[in-house]
Amino acid sequence: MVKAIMHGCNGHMGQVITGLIKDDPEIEIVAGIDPVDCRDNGYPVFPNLHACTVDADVIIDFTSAKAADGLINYCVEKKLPVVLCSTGLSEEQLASVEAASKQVAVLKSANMSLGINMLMKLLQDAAKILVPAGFDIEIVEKHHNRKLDAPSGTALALADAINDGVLNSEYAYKYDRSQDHHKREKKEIGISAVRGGTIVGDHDVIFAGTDEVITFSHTAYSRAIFGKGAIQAAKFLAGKPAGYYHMSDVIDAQA
Ligand SMILES: NC(=O)C1=CN([C@@H]2O[C@H](COP(=O)(O)OP(=O)(O)OC[C@H]3O[C@@H](n4cnc5c(N)ncnc54)[C@H](OP(=O)(O)O)[C@@H]3O)[C@@H](O)[C@H]2O)C=CC1
Ligand SMILES: O=C(O)C1=N[C@H](C(=O)O)C[C@H](O)C1
Repeated sequence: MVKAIMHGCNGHMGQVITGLIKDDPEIEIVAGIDPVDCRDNGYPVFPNLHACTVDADVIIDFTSAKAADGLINYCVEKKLPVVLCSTGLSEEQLASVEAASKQVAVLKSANMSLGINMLMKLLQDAAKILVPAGFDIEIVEKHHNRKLDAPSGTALALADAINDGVLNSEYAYKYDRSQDHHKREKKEIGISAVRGGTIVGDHDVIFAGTDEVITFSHTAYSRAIFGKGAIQAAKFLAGKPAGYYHMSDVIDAQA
């Protein structure tokens, strides 16, 4: 039985994972971490990681970028594998995650769903043919009005999958055209964010060519898709040696 600490246990994702793990015989949450202990989760809740007195095999994190520094330091100190799902991390924080992975197992993914991770591969195949044929790439993401970061981690990861995977990282990301007085640059990927209501997470990747457009769309209808992926990742990561792991490693291990 894998023992997990749920970092951000009383948030939207923390509660989804708490519900999913209740019915899973292979993994249990032995402790939750959240500033406010306001729910009856069936496990002890501590206000921060250093207050936690329970041993575990892995941490699942869904908090925010603000919590990332403390989390990374704790995981390195305790040699505790971490599934890092929070988004909006700075370049400096991303470098710390990379450095931490030399000492402890880290799996960071902006999107734990099977669909988005599959889409990354499809986009690379599409870009190989469509970009040389002159197609422009634009990404539009939509999320709920509570979201702190923009653009979404997923939109950036989709852009990276294309740019770093196929375009030799030569394309710049364009987040705002409101001050432009010139036409679109060829070597750019536009990334636009929409925020409203309770939208769980929509991502459209648009390949726009002359007289034709191909749009790849992913719609999350429930947070369970992220929760299931995070639980699979936690089971995969528990007991693993130091290293930087990806959702594709989890998916490949199950194929
Ligand atoms: N990788 C993926 O597949 C997905 C990633 N996400 C990302 O996960 C993160 C959380 O999303 P969501 O659950 O919707 O957000 P919520 O705001 O609903 O939940 C976050 C929870 O973390 C708590 N928290 C904040 N700081 C700390 C801390 N230092 N230690 C412990 N707990 C803390 C918050 O408490 P309080 O409210 O009191 O501040 C809150 O209960 C976001 O960054 C989001 O983008 C979301 C879905 C999927
Ligand atoms: O904040 C969210 O809700 C989500 N965040 C992730 C992101 O920033 O990409 C993943 C998912 O789209 C939901």
